[in-house]
Amino acid sequence: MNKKIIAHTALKVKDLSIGYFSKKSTTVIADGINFQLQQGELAAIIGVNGIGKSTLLRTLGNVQAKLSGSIQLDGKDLKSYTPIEMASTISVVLTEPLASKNLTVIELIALGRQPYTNWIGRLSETDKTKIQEAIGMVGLQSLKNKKCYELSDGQLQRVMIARALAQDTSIILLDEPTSHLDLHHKVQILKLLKHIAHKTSKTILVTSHEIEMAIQLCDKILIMNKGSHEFGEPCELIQKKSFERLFPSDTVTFDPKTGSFKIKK
Ligand SMILES: Nc1ncnc2c1ncn2[C@@H]1O[C@H](COP(=O)(O)OP(=O)(O)OP(=O)(O)O)[C@@H](O)[C@H]1O
Repeated sequence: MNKKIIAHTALKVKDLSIGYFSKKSTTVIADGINFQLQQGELAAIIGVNGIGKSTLLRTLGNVQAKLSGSIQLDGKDLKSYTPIEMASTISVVLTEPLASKNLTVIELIALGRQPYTNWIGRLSETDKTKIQEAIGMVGLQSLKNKKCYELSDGQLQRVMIARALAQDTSIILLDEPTSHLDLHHKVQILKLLKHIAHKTSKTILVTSHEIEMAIQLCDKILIMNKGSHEFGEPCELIQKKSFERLFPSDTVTFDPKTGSFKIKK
């Protein structure tokens, strides 16, 4: 008998407003954000520079506080998660430079097990297995004993993904995981993330400027615009002409047939 696996909603965002508090004022960067992701989906947040993609990702990962609205992870309000529950449900890979490049690849990936290790940080057999699985998934076997400062940017991106995989959370958030990479490695990383999401039923959300790649590889896209945001499958968004509205039409135009941007000469 064919058993149908029904995916549940992993991340639900309702009427979310994001921004920054200071002593004197509150700055709203974006509001009216609504979307939901199912278990096992790869999704991208896209939008012009400064629109609030990283701010949204950090807010979803509880790295910074939301202004208002609700965020639910696996059907439970983010507010009700303890720090340990949070660390075993969601992993966040930000763009900040690594403070610990002196660690070896395997040591850095092992840091992903911190939410599970005891107070002296001793690794159990399960921890070691998860670390080896993560290394295998991103193909880092031959580099695992190298120091992180010896790696290229692309290799380092894979190490950061492996650390998030070792953390073994159901949701992974990555801020610009393909920045600084050449075309081949951008595609390789995004395909790897898609493979991991579909194979392991993890929900992976990235911010990206690689719109054409996101159209081809992501299951869902959130387009952040001034005033309103659009969310859906890439083909739905193409049909709604959502990508046409992203940039001023005197610079680039979007070709819905090829799913690519053309420079206006
Ligand atoms: N710590 C901060 N305090 C106040 N404002 C901030 C802070 N960090 C970012 N901002 C502002 O928030 C807005 C959104 O920034 P954010 O980095 O989220 O945009 P982004 O869409 O990720 O941009 P990019 O594509 O350039 O990476 C910008 O106007 C930025 O100046």
